[in-house]
Amino acid sequence: MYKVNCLNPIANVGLDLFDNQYETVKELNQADAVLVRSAAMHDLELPETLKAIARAGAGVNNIPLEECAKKGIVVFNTPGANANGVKELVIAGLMLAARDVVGGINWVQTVKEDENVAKLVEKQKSQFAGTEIQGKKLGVIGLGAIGVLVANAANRLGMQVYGCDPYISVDAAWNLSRDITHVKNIEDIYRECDYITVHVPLLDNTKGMINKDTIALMKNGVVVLNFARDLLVNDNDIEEALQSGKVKKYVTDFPNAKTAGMAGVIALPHLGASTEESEDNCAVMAVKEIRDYLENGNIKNSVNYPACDAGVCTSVSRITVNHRNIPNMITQFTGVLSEENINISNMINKSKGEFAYTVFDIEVTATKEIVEKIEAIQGVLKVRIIK
Ligand SMILES: NC(=O)C1=CN([C@@H]2O[C@H](COP(=O)(O)OP(=O)(O)OC[C@H]3O[C@@H](n4cnc5c(N)ncnc54)[C@H](O)[C@@H]3O)[C@@H](O)[C@H]2O)C=CC1
Ligand SMILES: O=C(O)C(=O)COP(=O)(O)O
Repeated sequence: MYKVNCLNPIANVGLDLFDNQYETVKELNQADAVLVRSAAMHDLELPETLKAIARAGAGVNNIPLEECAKKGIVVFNTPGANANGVKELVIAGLMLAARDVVGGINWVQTVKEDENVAKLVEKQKSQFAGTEIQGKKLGVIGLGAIGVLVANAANRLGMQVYGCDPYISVDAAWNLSRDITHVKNIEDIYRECDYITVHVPLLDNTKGMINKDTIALMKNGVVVLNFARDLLVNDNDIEEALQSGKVKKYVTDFPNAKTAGMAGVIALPHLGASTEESEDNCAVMAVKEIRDYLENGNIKNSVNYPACDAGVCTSVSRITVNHRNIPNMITQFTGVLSEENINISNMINKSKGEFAYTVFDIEVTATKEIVEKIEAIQGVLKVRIIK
């Protein structure tokens, strides 16, 4: 029986995919797998039993990826599964910044008891007026699952869209409308655009990318949208830019103690992926990833281990090894098996950075003794008998 611990509520349509080999448990202790959304995992004690963590979503900055890899814990995410939900909210964000929609809605509530409300509306509405997004320039930084959808949707709404992503994937490039201007130098986005939206992961080299130096390059009255992570934007620098009018509005899905009440900020409560559809898509993908890993040893959409598809085991046994990507590992593993005169019917070895993963299908029943011998090899992080 596999034990699964959910650190956040996960949509039932996903959880229902677990069959009777699985039970959901309240405690992390003893869990084989964890399902998580945005819960912070950096300070959690991860049990020895834990084999997999699936983030039902895209961003994995709440998970200690390196520490997990060192413990042989494979971390998955669900690429693209919530991208449409975010895209729709970014489009709403553009509209919220173009006219003072929020100010207008709040003002109507202040005069709602007045019997002349209809007349007051016509008299006062000009203070909430603004501009249209059609014809304006939108810069999209990060053309992944979300950035591509935002770029294409904004283009269809009549915006002139500029996109920048030095590491764009082939799939994303195929999906991007040919009307999007491909920008190689990110500074051109800062210089040219009326609206700038950021869709990159939070990494050491993206942290604080919107700061006083990059803001200085921007047009006066630019609108900055951040539906990715709060730390991508330097809060003090954006505050100064809002005060001076350099930045007209800062639309963020990640308010924090500094920005939540800041003048000029339109703050949403991290709603990008909070749609039924996105929650369902993420949950289904996450549960399938966990099942394929626990039951077959296959890895799809991991952020800290290589992809590996060995299919369903048709041999007598399958052993999987999570290990360091260092010389001489395969020789030592096969040495253990050849000592026992065991034939390997299939073998896959894959690596990603410092970590690697090897699958052996063998023609006899795998034993605890074989596992212990492989575990004793320096650089081995986890060994499992899948079948
Ligand atoms: N508001 C919300 O609820 C949600 C927020 N997010 C955030 O949005 C981020 C992006 O999500 P997806 O598009 O699904 O991820 P993705 O992985 O499909 O796309 C990220 C893209 O950023 C690019 N990139 C990385 N560094 C870059 C740089 N320095 N300059 C330009 N491009 C760079 C990558 O090449 C990749 O194409 C996530 O990492 C997460 O932080 C994701 C989903 C929901
Ligand atoms: O997928 C992401 O990166 C998100 O930010 C969505 O977070 P959530 O699942 O809504 O807590």
